[in-house]
Amino acid sequence: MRGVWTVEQVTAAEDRLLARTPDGALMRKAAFGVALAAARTGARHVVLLVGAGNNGGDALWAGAFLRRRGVRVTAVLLAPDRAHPAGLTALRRAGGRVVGVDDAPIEQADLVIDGIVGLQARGGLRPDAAALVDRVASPILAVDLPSGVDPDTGVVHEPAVRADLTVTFGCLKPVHVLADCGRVELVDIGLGPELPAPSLRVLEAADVLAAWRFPGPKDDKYTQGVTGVAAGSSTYPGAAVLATSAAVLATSGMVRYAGSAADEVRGVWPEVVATGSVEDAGRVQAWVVGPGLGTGSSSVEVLRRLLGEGVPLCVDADGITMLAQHPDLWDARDPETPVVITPHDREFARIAGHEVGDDRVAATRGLAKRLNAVVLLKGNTTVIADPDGRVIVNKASSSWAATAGSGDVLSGIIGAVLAGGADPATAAGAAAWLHDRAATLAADGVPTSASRIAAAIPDALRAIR
Ligand SMILES: NC(=O)C1=CN([C@@H]2O[C@H](COP(=O)(O)OP(=O)(O)OC[C@H]3O[C@@H](n4cnc5c(N)ncnc54)[C@H](OP(=O)(O)O)[C@@H]3O)[C@@H](O)[C@H]2O)[C@@H](O)CC1
Ligand SMILES: Nc1ncnc2c1ncn2[C@@H]1O[C@H](COP(=O)(O)OP(=O)(O)O)[C@@H](O)[C@H]1O
Ligand SMILES: [K+]
Repeated sequence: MRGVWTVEQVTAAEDRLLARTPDGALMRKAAFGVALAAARTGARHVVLLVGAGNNGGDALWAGAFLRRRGVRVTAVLLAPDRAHPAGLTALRRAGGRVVGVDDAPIEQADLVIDGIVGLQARGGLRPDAAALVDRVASPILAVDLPSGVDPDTGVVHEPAVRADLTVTFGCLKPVHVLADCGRVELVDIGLGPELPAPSLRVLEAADVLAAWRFPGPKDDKYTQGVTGVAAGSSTYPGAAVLATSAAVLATSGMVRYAGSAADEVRGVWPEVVATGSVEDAGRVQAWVVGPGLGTGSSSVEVLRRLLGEGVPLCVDADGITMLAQHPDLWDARDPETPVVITPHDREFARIAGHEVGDDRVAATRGLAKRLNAVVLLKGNTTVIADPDGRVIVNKASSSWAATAGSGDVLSGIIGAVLAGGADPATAAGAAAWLHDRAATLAADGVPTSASRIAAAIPDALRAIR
């Protein structure tokens, strides 16, 4: 698990650290990390874009360190009268060139270092900086974060820097897990002891494995948690097959299916115990309800019944629409029963009553609190919030999951991990993580499909075991 801290948290922690550190030491440490990363690219001529604040100071000091390694360095000052004085002196002493915007040798650079703005960034690049960035053809190394991207929300305010590499300091900030920053390198500046509990968490392979249930010597088909799937309809039998496939491949115990696509499901998965209705389904340890189910009165009754069963639920797709249309459905649920809902943006707007907006983390957190449920907001970056305000963020390793039916696969995986007994937010996070890896594996660089993403679940798991 990796932590992520907001600008407010980082700034407060930095203030405490600065108070017990010699003047300028932190910036030099940070800048040295930038210089090392820049040197590793092999660039022989580095152009620094230097803004008004400490982010520009980092760039100037990095330039001074690079000069000592014999690299040609030109600093372009965007705000000449506000450039970091000590950084500027250090660069000049080391033999770096300093120019104004009109003389920027952007086209001659092997590497451009973006020190335009860092944690205090507000809005997109200003016109003079934007004009320079527009001319860049070399790789860009962003200091702390790509300028023009909001540090806390990851919103890209165009025009913004597109970084190949971002070197950040002390800890990850939300921008690094919510937006494209290229490769992210973290330089230790000793901030750790000053940091409070993280605002967001990012799961790693070990966390995903820990959430999964694998059979032991004492297990049988029931003890690992039985997953129930209530999905599909005569119009959408495929959703039933996809969600069930994912549950089957993510679980080694048992999967039950209940609904009108029982024949289709049995045809693909003879091992699934399939029935026509939830009344006949038998006991399960978690339900997946909603994909392709329809929103008619019989579907509403299915959802009402399952919400009242007292086992964890993953409510997806039509299930979310029904919860939006019939808020009284929540009354069927004991508040202690874990519920995970998995909206995409349009479903989110339906159930929340407002658009997601720019701050996806705040929006997800707000809805989770209001509904007393875990909310998993889909997208290239998946945001998972629990009612207590804890948030897990999963940035996709590729965009191949953006294919019809892949959400049905995700809900099947969530159901399987929930049935195994994982805490609901961790189950949702681990499932999102694995779903992304399965999509990347299934695609292997060319278009894939939801069935293939499901089929890649075992390989995605095997790769981390
Ligand atoms: N503190 C520490 O311990 C350490 C800090 N470190 C470093 O300091 C960085 C934070 O530095 P910081 O606080 O000086 O602010 P920073 O982001 O450089 O902004 C400066 C000014 O830019 C302006 N501006 C705003 N938006 C803009 C835009 N879109 N486009 C252009 N300009 C814009 C705005 O001024 P304005 O022009 O609006 O008056 C703002 O006040 C941090 O990211 C890290 O790199 C490291 O050395 C490690 C130790
Ligand atoms: N651009 C993207 N990059 C990575 N993953 C994506 C992207 N767009 C969507 N996804 C993922 O694909 C899945 C799509 O789910 P959903 O929208 O419910 O599709 P469907 O309803 O067709 O099953 C979600 O897991 C979502 O996070
Ligand atoms: K920057």
